[in-house]
Amino acid sequence: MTHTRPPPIRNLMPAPHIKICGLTTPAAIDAALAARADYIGLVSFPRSPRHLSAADAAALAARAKGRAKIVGLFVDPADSLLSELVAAAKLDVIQLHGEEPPARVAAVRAAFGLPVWKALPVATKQDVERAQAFTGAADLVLFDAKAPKGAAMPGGLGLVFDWTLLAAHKGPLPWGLAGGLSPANVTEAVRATKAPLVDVSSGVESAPGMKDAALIAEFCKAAREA
Ligand SMILES: O=C(O)c1ccccc1N[C@@H]1O[C@H](COP(=O)(O)O)[C@@H](O)[C@H]1O
Repeated sequence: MTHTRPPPIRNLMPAPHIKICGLTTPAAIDAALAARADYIGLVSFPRSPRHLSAADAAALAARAKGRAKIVGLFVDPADSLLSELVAAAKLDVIQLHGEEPPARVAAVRAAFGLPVWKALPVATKQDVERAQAFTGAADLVLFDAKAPKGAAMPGGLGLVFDWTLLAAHKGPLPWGLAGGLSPANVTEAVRATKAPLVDVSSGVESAPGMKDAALIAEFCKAAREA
């Protein structure tokens, strides 16, 4: 009698959701869609090389609408800027990447009726534990490397933090991993942290603000196969 072996159990974890952030051209949008990114990020922060006007954000968002969720990235924005971008780009998600405290995050969520992701800068275990404070305020926390003092931007710098800080993370909020991810390290990052969502910007660029279609495809493939 012959026995058929069951297929080997390879990976019981679902593949992480993928956000490609800081897209600035139609070609970059097409590359992210072709790679089946779940979220595309549009940056509204004038100091960033990925900054978009409301009109440019609207045009790029229209290209992706219905095929990926549109995340607007802001740093300590005024309500007027949020209103302008939410309306122009028909955002699905608001990402706050500045120093917004829980009360401000909750207020943005209530005012705009959209899911709000709060980025948290991480260098220590205490930074990870700060996520608790956003329970009931944010829909998701995004752990990103802490920018050095005096940096021009709080993110988008290609900096990695110590992923072992997240190894035992069991916060009440959904969460994601950002900070210096790339096609070369995303497999290890997902295995080390079991991140349900990965977010990349500079790691899929050929120069600041210039997305590379091949790197986007490689990143998405590596994240899914992790
Ligand atoms: O991408 C930017 O220009 C940016 C500007 C201001 C705040 C955050 C920004 N990007 C976000 O930072 C993280 C990590 O980026 P990277 O992959 O290390 O380049 C990610 O969430 C970006 O969306």
